[in-house]
Amino acid sequence: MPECGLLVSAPGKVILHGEHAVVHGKAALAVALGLRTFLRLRPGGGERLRIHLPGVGVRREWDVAELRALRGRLTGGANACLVLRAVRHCTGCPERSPSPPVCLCFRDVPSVDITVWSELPTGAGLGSSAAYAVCLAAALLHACGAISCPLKDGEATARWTEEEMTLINSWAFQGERVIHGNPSGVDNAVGTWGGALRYQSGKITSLKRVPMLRILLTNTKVPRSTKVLVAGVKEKILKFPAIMNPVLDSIDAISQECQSVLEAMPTNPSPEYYPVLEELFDINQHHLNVIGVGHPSLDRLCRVTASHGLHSKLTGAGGGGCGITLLPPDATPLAVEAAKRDLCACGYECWETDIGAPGVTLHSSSSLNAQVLHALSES
Ligand SMILES: Nc1ncnc2c1ncn2[C@@H]1O[C@H](COP(=O)(O)OP(=O)(O)O)[C@@H](O)[C@H]1O
Ligand SMILES: C[C@@](O)(CCOP(=O)(O)O)CC(=O)O
Ligand SMILES: [Mg+2]
Repeated sequence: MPECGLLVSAPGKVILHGEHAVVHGKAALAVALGLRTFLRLRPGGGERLRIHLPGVGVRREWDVAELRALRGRLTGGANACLVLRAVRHCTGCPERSPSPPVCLCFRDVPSVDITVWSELPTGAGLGSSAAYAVCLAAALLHACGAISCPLKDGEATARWTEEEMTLINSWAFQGERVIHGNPSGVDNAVGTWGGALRYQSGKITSLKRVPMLRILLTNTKVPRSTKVLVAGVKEKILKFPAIMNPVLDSIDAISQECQSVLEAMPTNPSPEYYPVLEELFDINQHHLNVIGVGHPSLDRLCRVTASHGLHSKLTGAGGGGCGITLLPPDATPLAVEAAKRDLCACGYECWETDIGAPGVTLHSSSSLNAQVLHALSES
């Protein structure tokens, strides 16, 4: 491990179509965001495992010998997620608090200090839970010697092999299970592989070609929990299967149609491709309201952007959190600025960001900017 420690990052994500439906075996289209979570892992002192989350003001630590003993008692026959839940319980990690020491399920319990800091808003639909789980899985797998250190002297960044990323992704999924209850796995897949992908029942396919899409992200700042929203949708499906299942099928068809349009678009698409994409946004937003994951703040977001000729939908679990607005090439800068101004006047925060960012990455300290290094060096 380099002297500065191990530095890992993973991106957040935007789901273009398929949120919630993907939990029930339908397809989702998701892209990695240019906003990331960063983790620093350093050898610990005094046989303690410490975790520090400066962004959320949380600091916890465990005695490594106690964790090793706990591991011995727990691992016999239990599946990884049960072990994680038991560890959360035994170590006094309340529900929805940051992750328990996932490394208990690996080969050994390392004595390490971990700091995590994120550019992503938490609980806003941008996959902060998955980016956190991916970083933690990569760092702890590395600390336990289960994956290599691909960063060579003098290199700024490096990625792991396909096989190692598959392992990281599978542990990140277990982390998501602890936070979400019943995740589909799409968020941790994007956090691990990055880029733009289609995800269905664990099958990950990179999109053949992704045009330069301009997307405006708006955070309504209305807090919500993915776990609660996912459980609510399941309840609705159980209550009204004949009504809800066709809606999920329709969302699936929207993802399919959107994928076909995206793959047919040139890299710098002309405006004529956009009306279909916009209509798909509108239809899906109605469907998401039907399955119970809308929110008045999101309705308002859609109305405000529509008044400037722009089309929006919620992204992620909904119930508040973020919406996305498609910015076609012929949208005038004046219209976009006016939409942003009106969204800010609602108390929302909006910004444009890059999509298709790289997945889980190992960094040299010189490749990180001063703000990230400063946040990670707070102790
Ligand atoms: N940087 C972080 N540090 C610690 N915990 C985090 C971090 N980011 C996310 N989490 C966990 O993820 C939860 C939010 O996840 P979720 O409700 O799925 O929303 P989203 O994934 O859209 O941000 C938080 O309550 C927290 O438990
Ligand atoms: C609603 C869902 O499709 C996406 C949730 O994303 P987020 O946690 O709101 O960023 C759930 C899932 O796929 O596991
Ligand atoms: Mg999440």
